Amino acid sequence: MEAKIKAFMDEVKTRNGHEPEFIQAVQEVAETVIPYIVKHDIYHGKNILLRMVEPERLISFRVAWVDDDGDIHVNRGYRVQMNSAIGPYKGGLRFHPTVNASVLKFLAFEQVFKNSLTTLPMGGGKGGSDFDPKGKSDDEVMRFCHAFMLELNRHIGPNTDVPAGDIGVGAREIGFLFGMYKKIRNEFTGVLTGKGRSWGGSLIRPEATGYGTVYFADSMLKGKGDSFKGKNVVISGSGNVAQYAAEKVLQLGGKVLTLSDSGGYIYDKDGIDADKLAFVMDLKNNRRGRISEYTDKYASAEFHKRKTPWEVTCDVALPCATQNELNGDDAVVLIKNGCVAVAEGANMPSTPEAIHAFHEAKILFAPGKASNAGGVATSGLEMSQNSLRISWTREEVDDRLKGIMEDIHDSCIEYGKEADGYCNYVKGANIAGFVKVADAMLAQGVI
Ligand SMILES: NC(=O)C1=CN([C@@H]2O[C@H](COP(=O)(O)OP(=O)(O)OC[C@H]3O[C@@H](n4cnc5c(N)ncnc54)[C@H](OP(=O)(O)O)[C@@H]3O)[C@@H](O)[C@H]2O)C=CC1
Ligand SMILES: N=C(CCC(=O)O)C(=O)O
Repeated sequence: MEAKIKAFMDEVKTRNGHEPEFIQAVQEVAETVIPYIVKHDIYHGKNILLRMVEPERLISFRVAWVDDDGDIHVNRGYRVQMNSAIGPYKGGLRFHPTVNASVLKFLAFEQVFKNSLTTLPMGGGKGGSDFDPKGKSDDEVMRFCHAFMLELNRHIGPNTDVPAGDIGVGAREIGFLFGMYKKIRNEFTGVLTGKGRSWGGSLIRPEATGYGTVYFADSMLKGKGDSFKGKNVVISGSGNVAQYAAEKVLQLGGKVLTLSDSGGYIYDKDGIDADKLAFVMDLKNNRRGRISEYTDKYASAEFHKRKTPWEVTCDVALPCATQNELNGDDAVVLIKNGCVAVAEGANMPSTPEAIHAFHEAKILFAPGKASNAGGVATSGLEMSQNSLRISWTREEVDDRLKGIMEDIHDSCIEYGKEADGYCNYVKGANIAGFVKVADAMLAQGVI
């Protein structure tokens, strides 16, 4: 079996070897899905996984825009349309200086399996730009978003490709992007998700990724007769996913000890309670400040500059910032300090070495394609509401979200449970996500 996996990866590296993040995402899937393919005749001779690894389309375009001083800037925009076998391409837009084809191909590949797990009819895609919204005025962000959509609009539509938010793309950016799309196409449709409440957005979509990550972690803990009640929880990030993961942890009786950003992390030994979390939300979402400012307000808290929070003793860790933020050494420290569960809110935040350590220690580990699927699932629910031209209540959406996360957990158990009773959620998520897409691709022929 090792030889089959190596031969496959050698072929993938020949074509994509200069794209490390993409290779990392494919390697994890190959190690779990190829053994499944070998055992199932219907996939033999179809080259199905190699076809899945190759994007159906990768679009790159120039984005020129003018700043508040009248200076002209150029950025690169992308949309990776990875797989449409089970539905229109669906996935976020990331605005961050580290964005390149490798990062977006890894995100789009992850999205294919994640969207399949939600059981909703959504294919996989991802896009974005190396534009950095940090430190830009609202007007500059608006001009960039308008310039970006002037090009992207050719390639998207409510039944073709439906973008949403990700790092650097929040409510503000979605608003500017949607406004330009509507002006160009003279259509009011569900072409983007994460829209504002008054113009087609779904309740719970802002909370969905963070809530869903905690719902998934709660399902894992419940499987062990445990819960979040009284648990010490370490969270990274302080953006959309991290904020609402923290909110749901508090609602379930947990204690949030940390939040972070790219400058470092804050540690509050007394716990980040609802009032302190409200301060963080205002600091990040309205004042666009830095997490270090938390200690200006709460003097008993500590700020650890340019460090990540994994050194803090906890029961549960929720990485909600970015890829490869939690490495093998971090995993060893978490395990040594008694961590019993890790659920990824971010996309691919754990390195392969960290995942190996978690599996060796047989702790509960949820890969992002399973545990952070709440965001895209609720985007799918937004698409459903837009198609029906109705809006569901918070409770209706939250109940559907909770049910979807429980179903994803059950699928992971079905395909990931091992002889000793331990569940390898990585294996479970990859195989469960693969089957639906692969069967659709077989039915649709060699295209
Ligand atoms: N939004 C969504 O619907 C979903 C998002 N995700 C994933 O969740 C993660 C967070 O996304 P989201 O909360 O939406 O994004 P936001 O832009 O709202 O927040 C991102 C957070 O991560 C931090 N961060 C970003 N890059 C780095 C880095 N290189 N090193 C350290 N910290 C970093 C940011 O800090 P700073 O401000 O300093 O940059 C910020 O605190 C991403 O991996 C995203 O792909 C997954 C599913 C759905
Ligand atoms: N950024 C997202 C959300 C995508 C979406 O809501 O279409 C993700 O699932 O990584």
